[in-house]
Formats: sequence, structure tokens, C-alpha cells
Amino acid sequence: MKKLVFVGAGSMAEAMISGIGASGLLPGKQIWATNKQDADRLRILEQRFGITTTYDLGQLFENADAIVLAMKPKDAAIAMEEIKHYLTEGMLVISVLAGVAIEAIEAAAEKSLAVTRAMPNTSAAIGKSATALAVNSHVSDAQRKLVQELFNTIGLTTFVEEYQLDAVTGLSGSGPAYIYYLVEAMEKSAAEIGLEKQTAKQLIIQTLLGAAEMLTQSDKEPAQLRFEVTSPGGTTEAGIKVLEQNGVQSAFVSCIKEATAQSKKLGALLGNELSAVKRPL
Ligand SMILES: NC(=O)C1=CN([C@@H]2O[C@H](COP(=O)(O)OP(=O)(O)OC[C@H]3O[C@@H](n4cnc5c(N)ncnc54)[C@H](O)[C@@H]3O)[C@@H](O)[C@H]2O)C=CC1
Ligand SMILES: O=C(O)[C@@H]1CCC=N1
Repeated sequence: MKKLVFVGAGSMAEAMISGIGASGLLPGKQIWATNKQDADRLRILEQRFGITTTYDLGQLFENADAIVLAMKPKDAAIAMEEIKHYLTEGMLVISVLAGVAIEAIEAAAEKSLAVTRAMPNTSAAIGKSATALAVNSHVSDAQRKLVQELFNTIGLTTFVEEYQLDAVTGLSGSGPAYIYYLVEAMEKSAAEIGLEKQTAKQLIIQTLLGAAEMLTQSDKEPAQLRFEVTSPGGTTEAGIKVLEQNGVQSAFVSCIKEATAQSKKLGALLGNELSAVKRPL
């Protein structure tokens, strides 16, 4: 790949640019980006990652191998209207838009295109994204390899059926936020039980890293690992009892289902009838 173009230069684009840049797969200069109107933001990204930015769409799309659609779903219709004439058959379109169907993107572009729908997460910034990918039939084997190589630079990559991407969005696209939410709660409680912020932060982060590593290295189920922390009549048992009384586990299940449902709704922002990708019967 010689030229990768980001249309949209917000948090997700930055996380990807940062990860791809750090991997050395593509020199910064060959990564291009544009946004709606925030020139200061583009300048910051240029300085930070050595990328090229422009508002000249002709220049932006010239000889581009792959285009990443990285605007909010609500802005996708206008953005597609602006860029559709620059999208050509040989280009690979990579959409990170939550909920928006591949067919809706092709319909908005008014042509058949090689499209990959991807759902990464913001841990891409440090090469730790969990990314799921789905491709349409116009994506060649070489493009499939290329897109996998690209997302491998920012973490773990797996291919799924397109209808599964809303679930991926609810689970791992939004997932980092759930973990940060838990950490916020742990930090709040640390303050209330008399621990200094810095000490608590260190302990919380190491606890998370340790638990993640245990989940990776051990072949035990999470429930078994939890059981092993929980001494009868001990502190964990007392704590978890409160979580159970407050329905925290089922609240998490509802949270992920709601986020999944919201992904489906967001898809409707770019072509109502085309956006809902149904599970095959
Ligand atoms: N933030 C996250 O954790 C994740 C976000 N996503 C998806 O990534 C996409 C972007 O999300 P964020 O980066 O969080 O949003 P953001 O609000 O930080 O950035 C959106 C960018 O799109 C630009 N934009 C809007 N209209 C445009 C147009 N017509 N032409 C060019 N640029 C335009 C904005 O100027 C801005 O730079 C969304 O579709 C979201 O569903 C996917 C996975 C994770
Ligand atoms: O909140 C959102 O809509 C985006 C998609 C997944 C994570 N952030």
C-alpha cells in the first residue's frame, strides 16, 4: 500500500494513525487525513504523527489505495455525498462506522465498491485493539490480506459475518469504556476508604493487568478464577454479595445488549432500509 486516506480525523482515526505509524507499516507521510473543518486539529495530527493533511479532495484521493471512513454515522450521508465522485473501483473502502451496513455505503456511493467494515476500539492507539472485520464480495484476496495486515498493526484481528458486527460493537467496540467505568468506580471507592489516589491507581491498574493476564494464560473459566479469589466468609464474598444484590452482572448484560441495539439504530442514519444486516436464517 502506498497511500491510506482517513476521511474524519477524530479519536478513532487518531488511535489508528498512531498504531499504524508506530508499527512502521506505512511511513507517516503516506497516511493522509481530512476532517470537516478543524484545521488546527489536522495541524496537530501532522506534527504528532508526520502525516499529510488537506481539504483538497482531488489531492486527497489521488492514487489512494484505501480510504478509511472515520466520521460519525450521523455525518456519513453528507460525507459520502462529498466524496462519492472520488471513490473508484480499485480503491478499498474501510468503514469503521458503528452500525452502517456495507450495502448502505455502496448505495450512498452509487457504485459497487470493495468495502471492508471494521470495528476496532480505541486501544488501537497502543497496538491493543480488538478488531472484527467483514468484507463484501468485491474485496479481492490481496485487499483482504492488506486490510488484515493493516489492522494487525493495531492489535488483534478477527473476521466475522457482517450481521455480527453490531454485537461486536456493543461488546468490544464500546468495551474499553465499560472497563474505564469500572476503574472510575474503583478509584471513587479508594478515595472513600482512605487510599491515596496515586497508590490506588497503581494497585487498580496492576490488578486489571494481572486479571487480564490470568484470563489469557490460564485455561480456567472466569467464574472459576473468581471462585478462587473468594474465600468462604471472606472479603470478596461480602463484596460480590453487594454486586449481586444490585444486579450488577445483569446490568452489564443489559448494557451490552443496549449498545448492540444502538449500533443497529445508528446504521439507520445512512440509508434506513439498507442498514439493518439481518442474521441469515
Ligand atoms: N471512538 C471509538 O471508540 C470508536 C469509534 N468508532 C467509529 O468511528 C467513527 C468516528 O468516531 P470518533 O473518532 O469517536 O468520532 P469523532 O467525533 O472524534 O471524529 C469524527 C471526525 O469526522 C469528521 N467529519 C465529520 N463530517 C465529515 C465530513 N463530511 N468530511 C470529513 N470529515 C468529517 C470530524 O471533523 C471529525 O474529525 C464513528 O463512526 C464511530 O462509530 C468505531 C470504533 C470505536
Ligand atoms: O460509541 C460509539 O458509538 C462508538 C462505536 C464503538 C465505540 N464508540
